Amino acid sequence: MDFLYNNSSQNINSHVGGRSEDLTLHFFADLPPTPPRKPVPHHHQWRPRPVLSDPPPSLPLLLVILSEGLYPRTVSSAAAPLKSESFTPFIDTKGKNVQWVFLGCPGVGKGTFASRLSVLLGVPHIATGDLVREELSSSGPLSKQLTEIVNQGKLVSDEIVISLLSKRLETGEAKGELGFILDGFPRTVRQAEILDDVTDIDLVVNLKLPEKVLVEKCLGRRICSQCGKNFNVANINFKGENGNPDISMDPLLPPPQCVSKLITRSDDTEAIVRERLSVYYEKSQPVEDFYRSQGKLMEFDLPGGVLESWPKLLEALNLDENEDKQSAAA
Ligand SMILES: Nc1ncnc2c1ncn2[C@@H]1O[C@H](COP(=O)(O)OP(=O)(O)O)[C@@H](O)[C@H]1O
Repeated sequence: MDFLYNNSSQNINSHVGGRSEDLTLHFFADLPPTPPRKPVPHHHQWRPRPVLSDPPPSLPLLLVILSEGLYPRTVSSAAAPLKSESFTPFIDTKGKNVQWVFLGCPGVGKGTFASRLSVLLGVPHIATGDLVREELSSSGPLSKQLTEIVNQGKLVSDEIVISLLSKRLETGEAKGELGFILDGFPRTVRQAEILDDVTDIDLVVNLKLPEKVLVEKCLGRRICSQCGKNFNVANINFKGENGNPDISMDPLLPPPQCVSKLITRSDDTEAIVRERLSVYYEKSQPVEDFYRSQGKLMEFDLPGGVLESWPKLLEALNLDENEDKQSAAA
């Protein structure tokens, strides 16, 4: 752990209630006449996936096979024309195990929001950064190599990251997990293409904050080494430039029991954060275009800290936290 984290001091990442589905059966005679169907938005139209084999390998296995180039790729959607920037998602989360991706620069809060939504929607939150950190803090053969890469702010190879993700999906499959919210994956167009070949992503949320705020947030990030929750000691007051709104974020301070156990990530130094940002612009921003061209990208400019942003994000996603808590409790 020592090479991965530095000890330090101080934040809050609370969880929300679970979710359950309300399934009601109707007899045909009880049903009102069918209203005319609304056109289904492009990104929700069902399209058959190419038949790859019979029976098809499981998702985790397919990921690995494709990343090793053994399986012929069939579709490349990266070349499709770009759609317009403005996009209102049509999301029907009832009765559906969502397959969502969270994109965004280092420090934007992908982990915080993806983790809250995963609890709300009852699907696992899978962060490839966490998988990489677990692997490098283990005594496995990749540990030293991964430590060097992460501490330089570079990306781990597609093969390694896909193999870690595939193992995580396999463990989840064995436990009966359905759906997911991916955080930190895909981070290259190649990863996005491979993911696209093995499954249908329903929605991609692109979280955004100005760069100055991102750096301050990374430098203020603290993690409780015991409970694993993320906190932040930064007190951010950012004057909006070029007509953009000001952004204020209060520190997210830890509860007393976490204060003495706070650590910082070893890659959250200013030099490494700046390198991670430049790697994001070069390698990961094209992934935004990849999903924009498929009409799956929802841009979300964070208006402030978690407390202010969370209800707005739910609104943008057409989700109601209270409704879900109530139906989960019923
Ligand atoms: N999909 C991925 N592809 C390649 N490297 C990854 C991927 N996900 C995580 N990593 C590695 O793990 C590190 C930490 O990831 P993460 O916790 O997601 O950090 P960030 O705060 O930069 O978004 C990255 O800098 C990179 O080295």
